[in-house]
Order: sequence, then C-alpha cells, then structure tokens
Amino acid sequence: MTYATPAHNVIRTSTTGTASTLFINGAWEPAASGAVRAIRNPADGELVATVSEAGREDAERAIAAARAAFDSGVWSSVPAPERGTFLLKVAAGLRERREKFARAESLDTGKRMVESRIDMDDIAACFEYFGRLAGQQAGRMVDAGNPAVVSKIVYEPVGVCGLITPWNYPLLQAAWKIAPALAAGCTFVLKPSELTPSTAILAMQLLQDLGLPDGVANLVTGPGAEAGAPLSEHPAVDLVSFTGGLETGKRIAAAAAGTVKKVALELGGKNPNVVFADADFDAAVDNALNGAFVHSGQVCSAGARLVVEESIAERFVDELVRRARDIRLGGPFDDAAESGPLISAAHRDKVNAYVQRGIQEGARLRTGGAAPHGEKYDGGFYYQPTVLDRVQRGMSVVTDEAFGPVVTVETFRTEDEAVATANDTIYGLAGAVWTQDAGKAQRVASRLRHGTIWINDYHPYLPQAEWGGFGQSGVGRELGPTGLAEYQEAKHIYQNTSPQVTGWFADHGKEN
Ligand SMILES: NC(=O)c1ccc[n+]([C@@H]2O[C@H](COP(=O)([O-])OP(=O)(O)OC[C@H]3O[C@@H](n4cnc5c(N)ncnc54)[C@H](O)[C@@H]3O)[C@@H](O)[C@H]2O)c1
Ligand SMILES: C[N+](C)(C)CC=O
Repeated sequence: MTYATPAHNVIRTSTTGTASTLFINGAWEPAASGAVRAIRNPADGELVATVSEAGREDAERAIAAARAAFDSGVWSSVPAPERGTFLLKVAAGLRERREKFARAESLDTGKRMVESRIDMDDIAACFEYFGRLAGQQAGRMVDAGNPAVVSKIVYEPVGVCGLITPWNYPLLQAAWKIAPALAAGCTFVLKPSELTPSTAILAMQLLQDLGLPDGVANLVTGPGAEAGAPLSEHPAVDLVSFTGGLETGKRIAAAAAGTVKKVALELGGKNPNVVFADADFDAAVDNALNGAFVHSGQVCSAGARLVVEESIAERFVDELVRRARDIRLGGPFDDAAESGPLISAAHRDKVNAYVQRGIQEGARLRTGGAAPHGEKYDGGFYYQPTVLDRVQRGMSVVTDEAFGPVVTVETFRTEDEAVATANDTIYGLAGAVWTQDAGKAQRVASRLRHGTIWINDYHPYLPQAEWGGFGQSGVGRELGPTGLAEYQEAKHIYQNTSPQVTGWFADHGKEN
C-alpha cells in the first residue's frame, strides 16, 4: 500500500482553505476570525484537512453553550441508565465506523493503521465501560444515628467541563474524558490538539447523528494559548481536565486557581522498566522494545528508562540494540512498517537535542541518534530507534521526558538499588518489573511510586482500571470508578423527619 493522499480524506473538512469545524450549540461553524489551519500527515507532509482555527471568542461561545445546556438540565436530568444507553450507542457507532475513524487518526498522527484500529477498539470499550457504569451509581444511605433522620449521599454532575487533549492518542485521550463526563450528566467543550483534530470532529458528528441535545458536546479546534486557555480560566467552567505535557499542566493549574475550579491533570512520565537477572530473557527484551519504541516512543507510559540488573546488562542491551536496529519505519499505510514518524519537525528536533546533549554529557550511543536517510523518509519526521547506555542519573536525557524513540540504560546490583533508581524521577506515571520470582515482583511493585505497575508485561491498560500519576505525572485518575467520580460532586442530603426545638439559644422574647 502507498501513503495516503488527500483523496483519502475521510472527514468533512476542506482541502481548499475554508472550514467550519467548530461545533457549538449543535451547529458547525467557522472561527469568528475566519482563520484556518492545514493539517498535514507527519509521515509525508501531505495535506489531510483544513480546519477552523478557533480563538478566545469562539471558545467563550462554546463555554456559554455548554453552560446554558447544563443549566437547562437537558442532559443532567436524563436518568443515568438512559445516559448509559446513549454511551453504548456511541460505542456501537464507533465500531461501525472503525475504519473511517482509524484512517483519520492515522492521517493526523502518522501512526500505523494497525495501531489506530486498536485505539478505536479501546475507545469503543471505554464508552461501553462508562455506559454500563452510568446506571450503577445509585448513591448511598448514611446512618445518621437518629431514626428520625434520612441521610443520603447522591452523586451529581460537576457541571461544565473543559477537556483539553494531546496529539499522541487524540481520540483515545478525549474518550477517557468524554465518556465519563456524559455518563455523569455533564456538558463539555473539547479542545483537541491543534495538530490532530480530525477524529474529534468525527466524534462530534457521531454524537450529533445519535441525537445528543444541542450544547451538551461542543468542540473548538485551535491552539492552546487561544482556544484552550479560556477552558481553564473561565468562571462558567466547573472542571478542567487536561492531558498533555508537564509545563502546560502547570500553566493550566495556575490559571484554574483563579476560579477555584476542579482540575484533573494527566501529564508525562519517565517510566522505569526494571529487569531482574531472573526474568524471562526473550520476553523482557521483546517488551523493552515494545515499551520504548511503539508509536516511536510518543507514549506517556513509554519505558524510556531501562533499569537492568548488572549481571545481565551487557547481554540484554546487546540484544536490545540488535533488534532496535531492525525496526522498520514507515507511514500509516505501509504494511511492512513497525513504527512511524514523530509528530512534527519541531518535535524531532527536541528529541534529537536530548540525545545529542546526553552524548555530550558522556552517554554512549549504541544505535540510532539521527533521522533515517532515504527517499522513503523524505517529507516525514522519522527518527531512528535510539539506545543510550552508560548514562548517569541527573542527565537531562534520563530525567526529562524526551517523548521519542529513545531508551537509556541504567544498571543495579540489589533490589533496593533497583527501587531507588526506578523511583528517582519527578514523575510517577507507570513502570514495569521483570522477574520470575513472584514474591520479589510484588515487593518491588509495592515500593514503586508510579500509578501503574506492570509485572512481566508492558503497556496494557484497561477501561475498568484507574489510570494516572504519582508525583508530577498528574492529579486525579481517569478510567475505572474513580474516572467517573472525577466528573461528579458528592452531595449529602440530610432530612430530619421530626424537627425539634434545639434550645441552643434561649428565646428571650418569650413569656415564661
Ligand atoms: N498521562 C497520560 O495519560 C498522558 C496521555 C497522553 C499524553 N500525555 C502527555 O502529553 C504530552 C504530549 O502531548 P502534547 O505535546 O500535545 O502536550 P501539550 O501540553 O503541548 O498540549 C496538550 C494540549 O494542551 C493545549 N494547550 C497548550 N497550551 C495551553 C494553554 N495555555 N491552555 C490550555 N491548553 C493549552 C494544546 O493545544 C493541546 O491541546 C506528553 O507529555 C505526554 O506524556 C499524557
Ligand atoms: C494513556 N496511553 C497509554 C493510552 C497513552 C499515553 O500516551
């Protein structure tokens, strides 16, 4: 198969310079300024779509629509099981349109079709999970210790949600927010990455086709500083849920403080993949490749730090390097490709700068460290899978999230040293432990300060299992029951069925 051309375009956006991709109060609109952005496939630079480039004014109109829809009760008053049924229809719609959505995702991100198809399945599973959960949150009775009192906890929607998402898993990260927000009865404004808006547009079309009331779901496509910032600043937004980089997350938390809105942050990671000498060697090497290089390492939970027991380190890294050299790079429709391009030239420059700085600081480059050569790669933003060993703690390539196909190698001699090395990061998103000793696996897993620990595996995540970070990897959790609770307020309703005079204050005006 050859790379996609604009003829593969699968969404209703223009390739001629006009666009109406803002979805506000049930209508498709251009940006107030008329600005547009060209979306290009990072695998070959081909024009994929032209979308509206929203600014503050557009975001504020979308917020007003979401506020009015929430306050009208048009969605929050729909019984929770019916909201759940709607989510199940969304899941079914996604499954029917899987290929169309996957192509749009691959064209925007450059990721291989096989990966985008998996993403679409995971997205449908997310809607199914929250669809089933929606009807099960009945609240609970509380024993007030007084038979005359009826005391209960009910869960109400938090209100208007600002949802801000990144480019690496565009619709998946949006779905992890949209599904629980709708299940809880919230309304929202979604601001996807300006680089990868296409599947968000398709998703809004699906919600519209399925009859979601106007104003419940709103979309602004555009850059963060203009279209995104109002979602964290505006007093009419009750919650901002953000997935993206650490520095943006800090800005959003600071901006949200002005109106004391709820903040959920899913940020980056610098995730340790800890391999003990007694691990299944072949499985551990294979999964170290998977952990570091799938989607060219542009994964928040990428196993970018290999932490390997000294006694097997040389053999392990030799094998990792041998196999990393063989990884075939290519575009979304190249069936032979095993990994794809980076998202942009600027991002590739950033990844390369980390690698070169690491080498200058004394790391040894075992493979990679440059863009690949050849006609096939011209016009795309490819970077070779890269392995650096002999790194030192404190080097920026070890501490910072490079977010590319780069793995560093650290070694340890004892279990304590393995734990200390793995925990030596400001982040705390995910990590893995490889050993055939079940006791050691559980011991180490319990000491690692990361939100997800895989034992003898790498990368799986489940809609029913909470996802999120310790430390500076974020605040709050997505998925699982906690992922729904993020979009709810717990309210205590206390009813005294037999009101009594308390006598706390004497009635000084009353005759004896
Ligand atoms: N923890 C997770 O589950 C998870 C999942 C996916 C990606 N990520 C992280 O996302 C990052 C990569 O994504 P990115 O480069 O798109 O991140 P980013 O922080 O640059 O952008 C994320 C989103 O924020 C918007 N934005 C930027 N500035 C803003 C502002 N001032 N106000 C409001 N919105 C603003 C962007 O337009 C985009 O939509 C990595 O750090 C990765 O680890 C985390
Ligand atoms: C959360 N996850 C693993 C799907 C994507 C992270 O970038």
